[in-house]
Amino acid sequence: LSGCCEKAGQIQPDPSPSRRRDEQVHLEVYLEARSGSAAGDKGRIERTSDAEDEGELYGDGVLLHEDEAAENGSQSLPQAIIIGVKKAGTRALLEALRQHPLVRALGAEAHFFDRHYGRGLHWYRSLMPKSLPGQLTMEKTPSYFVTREAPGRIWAMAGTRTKLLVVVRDPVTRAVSDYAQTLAKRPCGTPPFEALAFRNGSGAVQIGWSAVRIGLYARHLERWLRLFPRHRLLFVSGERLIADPAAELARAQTFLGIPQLVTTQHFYFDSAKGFPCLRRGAGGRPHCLGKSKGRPHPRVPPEALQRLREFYRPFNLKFYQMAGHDFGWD
Ligand SMILES: Nc1ncnc2c1ncn2[C@@H]1O[C@H](COP(=O)(O)OS(=O)(=O)O)[C@@H](OP(=O)(O)O)[C@H]1O
Repeated sequence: LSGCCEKAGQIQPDPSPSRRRDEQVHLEVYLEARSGSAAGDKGRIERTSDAEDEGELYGDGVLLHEDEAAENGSQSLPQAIIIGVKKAGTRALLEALRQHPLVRALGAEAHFFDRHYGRGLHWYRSLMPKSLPGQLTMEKTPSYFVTREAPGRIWAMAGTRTKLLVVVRDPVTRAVSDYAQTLAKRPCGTPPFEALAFRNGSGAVQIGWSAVRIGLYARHLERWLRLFPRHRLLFVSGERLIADPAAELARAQTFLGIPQLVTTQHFYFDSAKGFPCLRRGAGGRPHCLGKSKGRPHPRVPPEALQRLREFYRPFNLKFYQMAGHDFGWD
């Protein structure tokens, strides 16, 4: 996994400014084409961690219901948001849901309630794809779940009316997945997982490291439950989303109040990818998520994983209570 072509200890430079500009333009063109909005005039949103997948997903044709909405629809604020968590399967859930004719979703992560709140709701709405009456508008930005201000800001948008979906995954595996992403971005100079996860000397868990902190689900959830009743949140199991995607999609469609139209027929297991992939409607081309989804994980010493597992246990138990479901990570 190292793939490190420079001297150890060096961090690889960011992509060149011109490449970054190309990527930005790519996203704006995409946004404009998808939503009929001139994102370029109204403000910019960055490419996000999984934007490379979007290019692949959207390159191969538009669903029929999207054509009609793009022509005759109008833009709405989202009525449902996938608020987290990072590396738990948020992209897989969104892509499966957008197969539904009553779902219209922004492909890119808007990051409105964390980074771009100052741009206002008008800007946020301008990012959304057009929808027809009866269709749901959705977006996913996994960092909302851990952003202090996000619950209050989403509440300020529509009170408790917004439906919130949270994909969760064993926090230990999630931390390793997060670390794998860091390594993929910076193969040179990234310290070993154990060095980031535990304090030198005392061996205490470094709660300050975001890969660890994000997995303290109970702590983050407390903030949401101060404003939203629990029935406004749906917890989707990241593990089940891989093992039995149709079952998790059934729960999500019930929660969203839309008919069960995304079913087992939409999924097949792709042995080359090692994950479920989408079969897009009758005669549609099969599609798997891109290479940043389902990355090989680096080897982490089993003792380190065990220590982390013990650290998370009380937080997990509290989370099971709060969520009303035992996810079986312990
Ligand atoms: N169908 C399918 N195909 C590929 N990957 C799948 C799928 N379903 C769930 N997953 C898991 O999704 C993990 C990435 O999660 P996110 O999409 O939330 O990542 S991100 O925060 O948006 O970057 C990703 O994590 P890693 O395996 O660690 O890469 C996958 O395990």
